[in-house]
Amino acid sequence: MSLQLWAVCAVILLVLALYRLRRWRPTAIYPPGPPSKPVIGNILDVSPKAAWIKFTKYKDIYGEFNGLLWLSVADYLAGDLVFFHGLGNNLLVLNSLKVAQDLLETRTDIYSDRPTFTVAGELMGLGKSMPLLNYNQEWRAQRKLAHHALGPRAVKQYYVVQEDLAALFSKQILEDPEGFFSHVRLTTARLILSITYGLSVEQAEDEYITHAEDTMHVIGNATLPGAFICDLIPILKHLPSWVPFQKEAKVGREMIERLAARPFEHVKTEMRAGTAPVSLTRDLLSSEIQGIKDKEHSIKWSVSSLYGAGGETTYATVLTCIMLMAMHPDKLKKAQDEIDHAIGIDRLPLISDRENLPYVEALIKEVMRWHPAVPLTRPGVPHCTAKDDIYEGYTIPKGTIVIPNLWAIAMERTDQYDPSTFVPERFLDKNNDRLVDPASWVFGIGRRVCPGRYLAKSSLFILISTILAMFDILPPENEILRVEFSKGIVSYPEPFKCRITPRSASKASRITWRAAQSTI
Ligand code: HEM
Repeated sequence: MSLQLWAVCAVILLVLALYRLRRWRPTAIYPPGPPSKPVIGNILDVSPKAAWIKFTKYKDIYGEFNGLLWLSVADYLAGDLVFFHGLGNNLLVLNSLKVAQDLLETRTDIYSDRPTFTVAGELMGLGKSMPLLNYNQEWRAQRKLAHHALGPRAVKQYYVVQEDLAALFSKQILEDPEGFFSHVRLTTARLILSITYGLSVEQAEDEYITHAEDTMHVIGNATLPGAFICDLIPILKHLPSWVPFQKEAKVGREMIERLAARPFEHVKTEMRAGTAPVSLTRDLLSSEIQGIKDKEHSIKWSVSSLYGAGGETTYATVLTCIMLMAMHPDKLKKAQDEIDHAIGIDRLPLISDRENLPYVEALIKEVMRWHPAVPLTRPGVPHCTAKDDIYEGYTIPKGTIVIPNLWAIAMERTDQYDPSTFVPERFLDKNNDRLVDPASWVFGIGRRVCPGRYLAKSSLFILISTILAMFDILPPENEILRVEFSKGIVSYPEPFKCRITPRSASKASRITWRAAQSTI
């Protein structure tokens, strides 16, 4: 950027900050937060990467003094709310399940909006898609469609596809165990493309997966806090097209439009020819759904948001499970014994086996709790207050960005076990009434709760139970298992090595046989 442009930006930034500062009410009591500096406040204490760990530390720091000691609620609220402000922006972190439920579940009209993303939302056009939409009519229309297609009953029609893909996945692991990272990535991408658009395995790979992954990368970067100065100073969106962020926005817009339009048009063409296989898009286009103004537009953008939101999260959870199994052979053995006993040793699991496998269910819950795939909901797509609010004496101004810290919730002590340890047994203790099923918060809390959670649960069950049933997983030989996680919006294990071997020769041939039966 030229020097003049920088100067213009600096002046606009200052004017904006002063203007917003006028709205700052010195008498209001805001939730506690780190010490602040003039104008920039303490906003620089928010780091976009792995912020959940820092936010959880603030829970301990502000748990000791929260500025409201004369209120009786102060003690139990201590550190559960942490407030940051600066340059006219406010950010509130919710560090406990209780506070997150109080605000997001019971004050839905205030806490279900999204902040405006000038570049990703407006300039790149992602604002048409469900995760970035405000809590408005179009969001309601897209949620209605998602609920129709992804509700607990509707997802049952995809069980066959999920079971077929789990069989193909185990065959890939059998043939190339060291490449398990890419097998999990490919399987979760295939799953979502096959379910949303009915794309076959080959079609998905050849024409869509690479483009979808590239686009998700662009979106991930564009929605990081502070990615573009234009997000802080929206008036800059009127700058000419040669300015670097405008060029980036143009590329992003084309990629996003193509991601949404191409597979959607493909399904329509197949429907006209009478050859469209079962898919969420086909289901929605052929259903009578009342009360939606522009149904095609809403279907196109609602379905396209599912790929981005659904693929990486499932990938992250399955990889975390593989890592944990290499670390905890006793838990793996317990799960295998349960599977052998409940379904026998001759076949791969089915989704209908789920109710007979309580230990496997507890193990999956513990994987989701031990390292939530989305530790913060989310630095990229947080909530935003639609009007001023007062909670337990604290003022929460309109326009505050609200981030539920799921990592802090995961680390809350609810039983006799240390929250940092991996103990599936904690979910089998029927006498513990403080125990909360992680499925009630890992998928988000309140109106914005993940619409893909029923599909996600059956995908996780079939992929994880298949791998537990058919393979042994051991740490690498003569090496320490690397336990590190990526620090972006979706957090997954950094590359690690482990040894995955079939449990027996007969299981290996079962896998090959079952994969050959797959019809997708
Ligand atoms: C392990 C798997 C998954 C996890 C942990 C997960 C978690 C989440 C979380 C934490 C949110 C944010 C909620 C909020 O803003 O408060 C979310 C939103 C969303 N998820 Fe998922 N998700 C998973 C799988 C899926 C799948 C499979 C799909 C699609 C089929 C999906 C589609 C979405 C969409 C569209 C949103 C945005 C909802 C909105 O803004 O109204 N997710 N998910």
